[in-house]
Amino acid sequence: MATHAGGLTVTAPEAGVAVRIEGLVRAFGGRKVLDGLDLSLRAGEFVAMLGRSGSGKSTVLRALAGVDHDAGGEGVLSAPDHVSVVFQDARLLPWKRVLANVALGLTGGDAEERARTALAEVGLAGREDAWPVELSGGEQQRVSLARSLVREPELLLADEPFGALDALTRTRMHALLARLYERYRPAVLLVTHDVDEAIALADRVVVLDGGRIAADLAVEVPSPRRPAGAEYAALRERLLARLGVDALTEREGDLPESRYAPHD
Ligand SMILES: Nc1ncnc2c1ncn2[C@@H]1O[C@H](COP(=O)(O)OP(=O)(O)OP(=O)(O)O)[C@@H](O)[C@H]1O
Repeated sequence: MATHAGGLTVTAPEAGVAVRIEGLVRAFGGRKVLDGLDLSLRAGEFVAMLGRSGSGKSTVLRALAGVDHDAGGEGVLSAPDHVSVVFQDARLLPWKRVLANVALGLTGGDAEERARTALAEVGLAGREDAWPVELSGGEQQRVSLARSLVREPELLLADEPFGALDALTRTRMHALLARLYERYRPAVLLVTHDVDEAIALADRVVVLDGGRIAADLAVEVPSPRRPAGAEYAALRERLLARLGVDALTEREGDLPESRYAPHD
């Protein structure tokens, strides 16, 4: 039976599918930002989405989160209570302690215990009674991850979750997210500006351009995915080229003519 998630018409996914959206459209004041975008994620698949600033990445996430009532399109999508979202800022409730933030909305007699376990998994055992303001930015983002994953979502939507963190903390958070992903196995759609973050974490990287998915590349770089080796460099260069960035100088130039090719 078709229902609505924001402006999307969706049905529950069949086994093995987390998302399959077809013809996603969104315009602001008559200007098309998403123009018939198709995107699928298998259950448990980790997909990173790259795209220039303003290409519509957050708009895709808002549509999939079911909070954009003016988006159009149809497909299959997990029910909203099986979808978690993490943002660049942790968005914790400042008037609730850390444990209460993670346990918020959890039901069942074991809710507090599950929240404690999730906090321990993100390395914050012992900080349950702290107030959010007492935590660093990276620690707050770890609480945010714990809060999202303790619900065991089928789909995790992450909008540049590490964008505001320093490089060292970001690298640590990559390792943490990879560990949590192994443990909880949601499908993940990670929006990022960082090509190395995308390659480090994802099974597949898609590039958003011209309102559609302009490239869709499997990450076949052997683990651990250190930024070295010929396969890594080749994939990185292809993605940067798709983004219109010169691989040597990493400066933005004109987009290649192939930008409108539907698939790589
Ligand atoms: N509520 C809104 N009203 C008007 N325009 C909007 C609104 N939300 C997004 N836009 C426009 O849609 C386009 C895509 O925005 P979006 O935030 O999805 O891009 P993005 O790829 O996530 O960008 P960034 O990488 O800079 O975060 C932008 O041109 C933006 O100005």
